[in-house]
Amino acid sequence: MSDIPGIVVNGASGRMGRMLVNLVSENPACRLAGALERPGHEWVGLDVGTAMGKPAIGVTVTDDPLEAMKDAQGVIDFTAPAATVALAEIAAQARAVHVIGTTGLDEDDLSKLEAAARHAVIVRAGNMSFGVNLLTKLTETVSKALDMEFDIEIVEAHHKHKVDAPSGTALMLGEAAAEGRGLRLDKVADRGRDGITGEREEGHIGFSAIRGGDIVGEHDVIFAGPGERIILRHVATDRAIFGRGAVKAALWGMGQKPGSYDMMDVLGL
Ligand SMILES: NC(=O)c1ccc[n+]([C@@H]2O[C@H](COP(=O)([O-])OP(=O)(O)OC[C@H]3O[C@@H](n4cnc5c(N)ncnc54)[C@H](O)[C@@H]3O)[C@@H](O)[C@H]2O)c1
Ligand SMILES: O=C(O)C1=N[C@H](C(=O)O)CCC1
Repeated sequence: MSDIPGIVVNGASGRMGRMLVNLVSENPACRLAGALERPGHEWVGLDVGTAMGKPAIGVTVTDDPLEAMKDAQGVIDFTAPAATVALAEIAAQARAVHVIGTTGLDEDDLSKLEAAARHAVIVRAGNMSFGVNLLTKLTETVSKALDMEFDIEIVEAHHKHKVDAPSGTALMLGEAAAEGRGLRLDKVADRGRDGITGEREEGHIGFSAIRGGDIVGEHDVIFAGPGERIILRHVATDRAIFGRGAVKAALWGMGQKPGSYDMMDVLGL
């Protein structure tokens, strides 16, 4: 046992998982305590360093979450909704902070995460970067300042492998824009325009998604009014911004009481 907090990476072979294995291993404030993958994955049983084509780092990839978390205080999870919901219960049993970057969660998934957060710390955000969380604050402020003559549209772009839309970030920004107007996003979201849609409804918040190539993540919040437009933009050029936020969240979460938290709590925004 070590005094340095141990962090497990779930989905270790994924785009974010590989990034996180590196970030956790290289950070002197924590140590890589485990690497998890789905049952049947070719990395299970291999040293995670070797599996990534690098020198061995002494951590074997497992498909058993309890085994992975036996010497850990936190788990960082950028995987898929079903995997994240299943892990939440096990992380709570293991008293490990569960940092969730997974997007595409539905209402049912979210209520299961709320249940797990009664016994454990969960930190979840559709985007873990400082820049996007600051943009979210700015979006709420601008939305509050403008009247309904300004139409709000959120345009996001991501790589061709992304499976969910709108992105978790776009939904975070949409929630903030709705909040600024004292509205609930689910009542005013326009998520899929096609064909004869009719004129835009005042007060609605529109979403558009671009998918292609290796775009890391780009988000515009457009406030289109009569005779002028305000555009707030964030462009991610390196996935490390999400990974660094997640590691920060795991270390922060280790000092908190059980409950549901987000990156605004972690960053004090
Ligand atoms: N919140 C953020 O800041 C942020 C940033 C980037 C990506 N994401 C989200 O993170 C998720 C993953 O993104 P990615 O680009 O790394 O995807 P990816 O497809 O490259 O990786 C997903 C990984 O999860 C693994 N996995 C699936 N089921 C599993 C299970 N039951 N147990 C363990 N591992 C399992 C897969 O094998 C794969 O390695 C997506 O939902 C994405 O939208 C969020
Ligand atoms: O690559 C992804 O997938 C990303 N997902 C998050 C989202 O859905 O907003 C954050 C940006 C990258």
